[in-house]
Amino acid sequence: MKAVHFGAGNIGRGFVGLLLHEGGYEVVFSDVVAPLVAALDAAESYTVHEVGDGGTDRVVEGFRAISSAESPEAVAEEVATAQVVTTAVGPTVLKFIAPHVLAGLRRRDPAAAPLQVMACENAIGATDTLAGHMREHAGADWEQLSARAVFANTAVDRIVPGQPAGAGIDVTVEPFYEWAIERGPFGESLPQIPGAHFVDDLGPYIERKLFTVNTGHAAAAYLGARAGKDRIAEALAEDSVAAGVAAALEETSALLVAKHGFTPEDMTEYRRTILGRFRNPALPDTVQRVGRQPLRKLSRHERLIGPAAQAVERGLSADGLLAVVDAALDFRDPEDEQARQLEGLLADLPPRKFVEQVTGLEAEHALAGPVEQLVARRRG
Ligand SMILES: NC(=O)c1ccc[n+]([C@@H]2O[C@H](COP(=O)([O-])OP(=O)(O)OC[C@H]3O[C@@H](n4cnc5c(N)ncnc54)[C@H](O)[C@@H]3O)[C@@H](O)[C@H]2O)c1
Ligand SMILES: O=P(O)(O)OC[C@@H](O)[C@@H](O)[C@H](O)[C@H](O)CO
Repeated sequence: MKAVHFGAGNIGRGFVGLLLHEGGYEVVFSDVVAPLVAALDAAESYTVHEVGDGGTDRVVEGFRAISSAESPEAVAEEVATAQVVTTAVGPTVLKFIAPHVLAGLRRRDPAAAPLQVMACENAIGATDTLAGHMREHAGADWEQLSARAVFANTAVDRIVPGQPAGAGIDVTVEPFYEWAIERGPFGESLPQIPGAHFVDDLGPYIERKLFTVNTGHAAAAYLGARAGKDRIAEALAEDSVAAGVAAALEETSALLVAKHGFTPEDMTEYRRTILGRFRNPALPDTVQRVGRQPLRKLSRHERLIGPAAQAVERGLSADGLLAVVDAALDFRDPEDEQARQLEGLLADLPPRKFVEQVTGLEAEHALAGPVEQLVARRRG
């Protein structure tokens, strides 16, 4: 069995590649960073170091790596004969992956079992997004080519921090992981991924993950950055940050209980586990990594505006989430292109235009006014 995985970064090597290997797949990594591809292709194995309680070392072997920038034909050939394609590149990069998967489908034997495609990004419906880009590229051929693949959305959860310079291809991760995958598209032929669970309706799982793990993480990052902290664990040791994170997560939990029927007890336990993971002292995770790409994180259906908008639509409180949005507006990182753009947009756009362009909130939405006030306050 063979899996082609696009994006050999932190979660690609530290989670997706590892579990595919443990499921018995030969993993072919594809990335655009030449030294990373060369190092992976030259190596016989790499080690995933799980740090913190219950962690152990896991070794990944039997993989190869190909550059999609330098050898797109070779990548298409691998996709054509693979059983599985996964991605972990970031939601905004999926449009660049689509032509490669499509080129593989064009070469695929129409009689072969359908290619099982799963995007593993922090976004709702990421696999649908990838399939949508493929459809645009395929044009009139889509009906014929799409019959050669099945597309399943997923929710992946494991904290994989940025890796220290000189760590090579080994990866340090937390021991915890969860991978929920839509069952329906596969019929009777589920991919072999140990530890993954297949669910009939992914909606509640992806929203619970994105609006708890990622909302809480973003809250710790933005409130922590404002408090001058560098690491997520250090940020949560600060009472004001911990209280801000707790307030935001009380609100998202109330939404998830109302919308998806999770019990308040389930959500209390879920939050407890997650906050324990964020506090893992062995995990060198930073506010810069977790706060990265603030424009994406402030967009309409993402971890802050998404649950806050839904909360106010239901008459629930969103004050804690708004406090995190306020801190997100202050997030600065000269190394992060979106953080630089955010600063520019705050200076250049009138508050109402900023809200429309950055958050996508409709002018008449009950959340638009409060967010506009946060922006306006910065204009003096
Ligand atoms: N790190 C985590 O804790 C974590 C956990 C769950 C989900 N995720 C999600 O996984 C995705 C990747 O996150 P990450 O932390 O591994 O980021 P990362 O930056 O470490 O890895 C992304 C990789 O994608 C590669 N890439 C970029 N453009 C590409 C292209 N056109 N073709 C092929 N490869 C390309 C990059 O070179 C990089 O190696 C994101 O959507 C993120 O939200 C991350
Ligand atoms: O990857 P992002 O930028 O969407 O979010 C940053 C972190 O919150 C995220 O990577 C978490 O570590 C991960 O989602 C945990 O499962």
